Parts: sequence; C-alpha cells; structure tokens
Amino acid sequence: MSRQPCVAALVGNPNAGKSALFNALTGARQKIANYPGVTVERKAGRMLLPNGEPVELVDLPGSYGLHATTSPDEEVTRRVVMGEQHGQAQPDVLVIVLDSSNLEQHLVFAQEVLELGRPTVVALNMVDLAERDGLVLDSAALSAALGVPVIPTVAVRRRGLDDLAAAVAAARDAVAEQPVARAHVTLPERRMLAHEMAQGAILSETARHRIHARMDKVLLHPWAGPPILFALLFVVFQAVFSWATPFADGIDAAFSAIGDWVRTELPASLARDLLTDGVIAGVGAVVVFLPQILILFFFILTMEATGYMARAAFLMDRLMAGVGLSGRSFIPLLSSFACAVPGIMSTRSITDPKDRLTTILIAPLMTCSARLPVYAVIIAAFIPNRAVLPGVGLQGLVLFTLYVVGIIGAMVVALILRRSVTKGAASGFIMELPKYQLPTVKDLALGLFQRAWVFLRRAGTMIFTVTVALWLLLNFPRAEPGQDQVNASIAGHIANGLAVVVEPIGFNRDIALALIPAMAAREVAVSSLATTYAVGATDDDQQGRQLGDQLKGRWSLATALAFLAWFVFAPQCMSTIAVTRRETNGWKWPGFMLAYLFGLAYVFAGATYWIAVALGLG
Ligand SMILES: Nc1nc2c(ncn2[C@@H]2O[C@H](COP(=O)(O)OP(=O)(O)OP(=O)(O)O)[C@@H](O)[C@H]2O)c(=O)[nH]1
Ligand SMILES: [Mg+2]
Repeated sequence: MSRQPCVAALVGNPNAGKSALFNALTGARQKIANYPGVTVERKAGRMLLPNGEPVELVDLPGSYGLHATTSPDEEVTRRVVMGEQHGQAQPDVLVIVLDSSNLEQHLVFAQEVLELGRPTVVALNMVDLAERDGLVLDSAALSAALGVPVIPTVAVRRRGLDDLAAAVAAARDAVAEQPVARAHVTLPERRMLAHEMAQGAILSETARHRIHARMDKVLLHPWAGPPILFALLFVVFQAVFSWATPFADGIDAAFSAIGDWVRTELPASLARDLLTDGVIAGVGAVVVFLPQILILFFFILTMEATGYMARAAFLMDRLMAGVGLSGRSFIPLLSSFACAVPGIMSTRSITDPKDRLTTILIAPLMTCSARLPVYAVIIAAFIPNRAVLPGVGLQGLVLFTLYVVGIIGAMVVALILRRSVTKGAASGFIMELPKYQLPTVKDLALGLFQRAWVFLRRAGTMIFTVTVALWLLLNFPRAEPGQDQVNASIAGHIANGLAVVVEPIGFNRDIALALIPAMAAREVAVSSLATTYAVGATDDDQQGRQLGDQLKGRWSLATALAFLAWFVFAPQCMSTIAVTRRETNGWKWPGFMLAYLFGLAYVFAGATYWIAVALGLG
C-alpha cells in the first residue's frame, strides 16, 4: 500500500522552540525557500518516523492566533494550517509546541489550533527550564485535558524526540478518521480554560516558583503593571531629596569649613582666591550632590539586581512600539539615565539601522545623572520644601516631573523622527525574563562604589579643569577700582555678548556665562555659577554664602524654571556629541542632534519663562 508523503507542521507561539525542534528532528535534511508571493521563509525538512518512513516537516512562523492575524508571518501560519496556502499541501499532522514555563499563555493559541479538529500532537518543550525554576509538569494530566498526546521535550538536548516521532506516526495513522471539529469558544473563555489547564498540569511547584509566578501576574499585568512602575519611580525621586539632605549638608559644611580655613590661614592673593573661589567653591558645589546620585543609583542597581528592571522593559515594550521603536531600545535608553555615552554605545545591539539611529538621537533626552546637580540646586533654592500631600514632597515631585518631561519629549521626538527622518516600522521583540532574586549587599556596594568613583573622578579632573579655566577668564583682565570684576573680565565680555541671545528666554548674564563651560558637561553649570558668584562677591560675608542663597537673591522664579526647562533638552555635553559622531560615522547626525536639541531647549525655556511671567512668578 503506498501513501502520499505525509506532511507535519510545527505551530506555536513565538519562541516556543519550534525551530530548535525542527533542527533536532530534521538534522541536515532541510530546504529553505520563500512562500510564493510573500517574503516569509518556508523551512521544510525530512524527518524519519520510528519505522524509517520519511515525513515532510514544516517549521511555521510563531503566531499568537489564527484569527485576527497581524503580520505576514502570522498570515502564512494561518493559511498553512487551514490548508489555504498556495504551494503547500495541508499538513496531515499538526505539532503544537508549548513553552513549559509560559504554559498558560501558550495554551491560548493551542486551544485555537485544537478546535480545528485536525490530528494533533503537543510537544511540551523547555521542560528543563521549567524544572530549573522549580516547576514540574504532569504531561498525562495535560494530555487528558487537551484530548491529544502530550510529549515532554527539550529540543536543545534532543530529549523526547523519539517519543514525539512515535506520536506523530500514531496521529498520522489516525488521518483516515473523520476530523471532529470542536466547539468554538471566545477568547476570554479560552484564557480561563488555559489558566485551569495550566494549573491542573502542575505536578509539583516549589513555593518560590509559586510566589514568583504570582509576582509576575501582578507586576506584568497590562493595567496594574504600569501604575506600579510609575509609583515605584515616584518613591525613588522622593527619596533622592528627603534622604540625601543630612549627607549633603555634611559635605557642604566640610567644603565651607575648608574654604574658611584657607581664607584665614593664607595671605590675601590671587592664588588664594583661585583655591577658594575656583577649586573649593566650584568643585565643592558639584561634589555636594554625591549623596543624591548614590541614592538614585541605589534604586536603579536594586531594580536591576532583583530582576524587576527587565520586567519594566517588558511593560515598556508596548509603549515603545506605539512610538515606532522596538523594546530593544529600552535598555540603551535606560542606561542613558546614568549617562547617554554608554547608552548610545549600547545601541549597537539594535539590528535595524533606523531603529538604532532614532534611539541614538533621543538618548540625550533621558535625564542623565549629570543633570541631577543642576536640577537639585535650582529646586532646593526655588521650590519650597513642603508636602503637597502627606508624604509627598513638592521638591521630589518637581524632580520627578522633570524626568517625566524628558521621557515624554523623547517619545514625541521618536514619533516624529520615525515618520520623517528615520522612516520605518517598529519591529517587536520578546525578551527572556530573568528570575527574581534578592540583590547581594556586595554587588550593590560594588556598583555604588563604581558610580561614586566615576562621579568624583569627573569632579576632580574635567570639572576641576574647566572651573579653573573659567576662574582665570573671570579674573583677567583685572577690573579698575570701582568696576565689577565679572563685567571687566574676558568671560564677562563673552557672556554679555551671548546674553543678547538668551535674554528673550529669561536668562541673565550669569546664566549665559555658565552655559559656555557647561558645554563640556552639564554639572559644570553648577560649578561655574558657584565660581562666578564667588569671584563677583564684594565682601567676605557674600563670599561665604551658599550657592542656593546666592541664586535666590539674584534670579526670579520664572528664570529658575526656564533654566530647568533648558536643561531638560539642551545638548550640553561634549562626550555625547563625540560618541554620536563615532557611532554614526560622521558629523551629519551629531549636527542634527545639536540643532534639534538646542532648538527645543530654546523654545521650551522661553515658553516656560513667559508662561511663568504671565502667571505673576516673574
Ligand atoms: N533550554 C532550552 N532552550 C530551548 C529549548 N527549545 C528551544 N530553546 C531555545 O529557545 C530559543 C527560541 O527557540 P526557537 O526554536 O528559535 O523558537 P521558535 O519557536 O522557532 O521561535 P519563532 O520562530 O520566533 O516563532 C532559542 O534560543 C532556543 O535555543 C529547550 O527545550 N530548552
Ligand atoms: Mg522559529
């Protein structure tokens, strides 16, 4: 008796391990071509049944459903399964591949396939990963629930392949029987059933796996997840202000004491002024923010170490797709909260060139840690330290808002870029979620130490150098008696020229003066202001005052708010420009980045200033 060559097809959700099974079952006997008329790959190969009989095995693209298909891939899978695909005989046997550690999710699609009533076999794949996580499944119970054979497999270790081949052979022999179509159920019903079947198939589960699964249910919930993430970040920014104060005050007092000591011990001279006004006032003004930076990183490192950060990325994936970016952009953008330079370098993992370029261009809008000193000094000086709600401080709220404005700005810019300069569609991605873990004190301490070291090294090298250079430009040429030293200096002349440009957005000469050295790095704005006010101070009393008090006396609230808005957008960072040039091979994109970011900064600072003035805050 001769038969038509039997065809079997592997179906299942993306990442179930279909291709891994396909490779294990067919070995080198593969043919790869395109389905006619579409650019979807057709992978077929020859697998052997236990009796040596060959079967054509087709590896189908991953899919979430047979009805509302959303991509050419899913459409091909649907057509092949239904027997409607041109150039492909309808499979005699369907092999549904399930990921054991995502059983509930994968059973939704499996039910849809089973409703077709075709001869079907289920490969319960990745049982090794489930067992690693403390979950042992009962394939017999699942088989009883589904009404088809269920074979546990580990595709990458070739475990269960013989049993699977035997099950395919048995199902093939049943082909002659009339297919029995099953009752159709709605999607919510299918979800419920999937939940019940997945629960019913649990043979044993460690307490830890159960807790982790429950945590994921809540933290990754499409509605509950994002508000939880948002609330968590909110707490972080509250802590950045409320916890840091005693430490920051301590550092501040130490720098003041050193400054006072130098002033009394050394004879009055330009060299003494360089030490007190340039080095101690300037560098000290930045170092004061070390506690806040460490608190921020304490939370970021903890979220990473516990496994929550990857889940945050998972939650963000949908949002990113909404603005035309893939979830792959999330990690580079997240590391840009520390610094845009490593963030931009890590975009190398994004395969789509336009996706990658868009991510590079918006990375500087993520609030890097160099902005924290700028934000913190202005907020501490101008935003009253009071609670808007019990436990919710106004200062932390403003800081949180600045971060959010940066993120919203980045999303809007991405949306616009993806429709103009870097036109293209979003490509989805699925990432593996790491296990939940308690962070170790050692790892956290090491991470914080590295952050502290990076920050202090910058303060000791670049910020020190730029501040000393600024001090020199502020002190020469020397003013005539009765003349203001800052106005007489080289830096003062340059600043007065630039002030014309920034006056319309509410900036004064001192800000214009700080913006130029701050091109080296944002936090230099703080040290520059501190040095400028120290040089410009007319008596010792004024000289000893803290930067915050100086600002309060000299700036209006409207100016302070405009200054904050400026720093949300302005590309004040030489290293970011340099790394963008390197990563995009030329000056075109860094030039574009500079232009659009300065444009946004100018418009938003101006709008903030004039709205504040109109509200009577000028
Ligand atoms: N540990 C383990 N890993 C597996 C197993 N099966 C597959 N993998 C891995 O899981 C990942 C996804 O497997 P694929 O075979 O590409 O999944 P797929 O179902 O073909 O995915 P799509 O083609 O995107 O639908 C790969 O990294 C595989 O190496 C398994 O049984 N155990
Ligand atoms: Mg595949």
